[in-house]
Amino acid sequence: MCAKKIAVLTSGGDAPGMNAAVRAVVRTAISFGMEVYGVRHGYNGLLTGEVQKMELRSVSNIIQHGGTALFTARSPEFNTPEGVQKAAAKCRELGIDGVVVVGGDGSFRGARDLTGAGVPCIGVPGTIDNDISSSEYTIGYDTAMNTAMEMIDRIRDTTESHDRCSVVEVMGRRCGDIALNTGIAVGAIATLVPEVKYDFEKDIIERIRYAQKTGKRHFIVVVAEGVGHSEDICKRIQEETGIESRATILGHVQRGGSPTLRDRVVASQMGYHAVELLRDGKSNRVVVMQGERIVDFDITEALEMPRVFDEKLYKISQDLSR
Ligand SMILES: Nc1ncnc2c1ncn2[C@@H]1O[C@H](COP(=O)(O)OP(=O)(O)OP(=O)(O)O)[C@@H](O)[C@H]1O
Ligand SMILES: O=P(O)(O)OC[C@H]1O[C@](O)(CO)[C@@H](O)[C@@H]1O
Ligand SMILES: [Mg+2]
Repeated sequence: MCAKKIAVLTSGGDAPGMNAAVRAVVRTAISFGMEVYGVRHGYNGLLTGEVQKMELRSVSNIIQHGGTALFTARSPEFNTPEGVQKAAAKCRELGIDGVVVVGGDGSFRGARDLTGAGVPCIGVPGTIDNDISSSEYTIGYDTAMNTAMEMIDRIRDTTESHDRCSVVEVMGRRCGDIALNTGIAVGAIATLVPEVKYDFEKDIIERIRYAQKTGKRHFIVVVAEGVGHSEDICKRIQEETGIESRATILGHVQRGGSPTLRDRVVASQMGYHAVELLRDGKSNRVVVMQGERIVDFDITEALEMPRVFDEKLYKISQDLSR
């Protein structure tokens, strides 16, 4: 059945570009003659009925803003069979026959369960981590990496002035993509990612010592959140090399800020595609990027796809940071 009255929500950690996705969903739905509703606070809003009708002007002036105008949440209540049934009942009560969920892998599991409870859902990947295995790109990733790069460039100014070593932790719980790319972009001497086991002596100390011999006097080590222990790594570097060292955890600064052009455009394409799917009577699909094209997969199959770590890019980062 083709959806006539749809809803859109953002869920999980916010990501720059989510607003562009919401705007695209709202305006595409209106141009297809559908009614469209905005759900606040992620799945929580479906449980409580925090839902409002969206018009063309409801999404004016948001495309350039970070965060999500619909607010977001992690909802423990929805993450239960009873919660999913309650949300499905609320959708039926409101006459909502399709939901676009902008979020990460957890949010897609929720979308799969809600589809199973009778409400057709489409997932759109919105997370800075780029940890959705079925998609080469997730909304917010480009902005987050650029923010991390700019912050580390600043850290480098002071690191260089003092001939120090800076250990910088960037976000990414199970995925080292932000670390790997920013590590290359800032010329880190070492980059630690959760996908590759590291040896402290070989992968950090020996690299620093070799570079010291060739005249390098300041060092940046990038550590992914999923590897952690940045304070300990920093202390050990100082103890073993005698180089004064400082640790910085960039944290949530990486989740904020105005989205880059790439995030705004990809979010607009993905939001548009999601509504096309609902218009065509499709459900339980996730919108993804493959080879720079926007396509879609079955959510259940997409969630089972293995993540592919870019070994070649990792090798490049190793060979260039000397
Ligand atoms: N297995 C599941 N079944 C039903 N709902 C789920 C499931 N996993 C997660 N959810 C719902 O999705 C919400 C968001 O999930 P989660 O906190 O994992 O974030 P995410 O969407 O993966 O985003 P990110 O990791 O980028 O912050 C959860 O709070 C929960 O309500
Ligand atoms: O907002 P919270 O709950 O602190 O979550 C932080 C996590 O969310 C992410 O930013 C992904 O959205 C991860 O990189 C990070 O580990
Ligand atoms: Mg997640």
